[in-house]
Amino acid sequence: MLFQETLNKENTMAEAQTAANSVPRISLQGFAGASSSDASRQAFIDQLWQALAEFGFVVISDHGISASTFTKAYALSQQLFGLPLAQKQGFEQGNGQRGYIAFGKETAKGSNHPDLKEYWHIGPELNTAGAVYVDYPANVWPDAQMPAFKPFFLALHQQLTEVALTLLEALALAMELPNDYFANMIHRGNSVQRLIHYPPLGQTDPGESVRAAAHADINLMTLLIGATDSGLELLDKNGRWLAVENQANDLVVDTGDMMALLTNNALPATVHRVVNPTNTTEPRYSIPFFVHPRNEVVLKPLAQFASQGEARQPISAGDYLAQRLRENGF
Ligand SMILES: O=C(O)CCC(=O)C(=O)O
Ligand SMILES: [Fe+2]
Repeated sequence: MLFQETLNKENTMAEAQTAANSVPRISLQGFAGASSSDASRQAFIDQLWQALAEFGFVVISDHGISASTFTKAYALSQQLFGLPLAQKQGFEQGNGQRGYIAFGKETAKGSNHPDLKEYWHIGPELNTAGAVYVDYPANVWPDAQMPAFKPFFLALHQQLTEVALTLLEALALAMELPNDYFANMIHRGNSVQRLIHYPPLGQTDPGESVRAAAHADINLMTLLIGATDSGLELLDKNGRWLAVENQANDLVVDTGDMMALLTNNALPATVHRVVNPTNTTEPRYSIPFFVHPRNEVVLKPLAQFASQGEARQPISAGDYLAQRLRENGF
């Protein structure tokens, strides 16, 4: 289906979905499964497009990453944040891009109150022999304390990239672009896994701070490994906060600001947040994977979306990331 037709159809679909008031959950098997057909692939493309256009979010099931992989990711994340603070501080890089980022450091763009989280970023490990070499900040690894950490998360980086490539292929087809349009953008890209620990709220008054203040993601697309607890909410098109629900082992996917720029907001970067729970003794862990293009890729609105509203100025992915990191306090 042409994306314009999809847009028209989507208006009616969107009303139905808004009334149902939940983010659609769709199986990746329809697109990439062994028994997927042309019809099931097209149905997946349409549902993916409609969910992202309406909510900026979609829940993906049957993506092929095993439940035991997710369990292990959270076990390692818990072990990492359980290290003594002095050891974690030894992994601080100060650039907001790699290694440990301490509690109280990140303040969402437009907020004056730091998020109630500590986190850790893992970027790609690229060998210098590739045709396209990009020099990203180096990863740091807790090898001495946790020898299993590096091999596990490098493998997960690859698995998440594979799922992202499949979803981006479906989106390219929805936009009538070549299948590999976004794949070319993210080849040797700066995609980042973020392990997040939101500690128990405890007895201290958080003031105006929340676990994650309202923000839109910077990147093309985010794949979030279903968190250990609820709290994630998106701001819908009616200006209402809507809880994002997922089942165990789903991926919660959202489009970021770079995709909004490319599509002139046809796929929006939806504002979302993580609210504080009433329970003050439970931590929350989550693991988003932020899919980024290579730094030198110039992001400019695609021709087919030119007529929709005011187009943004072209900017390279690297410059855009640097600008947004500065706005977040780095
Ligand atoms: O923890 C979550 O569920 C969401 C985190 C998030 O939105 C982010 O880190 O950008
Ligand atoms: Fe986010």
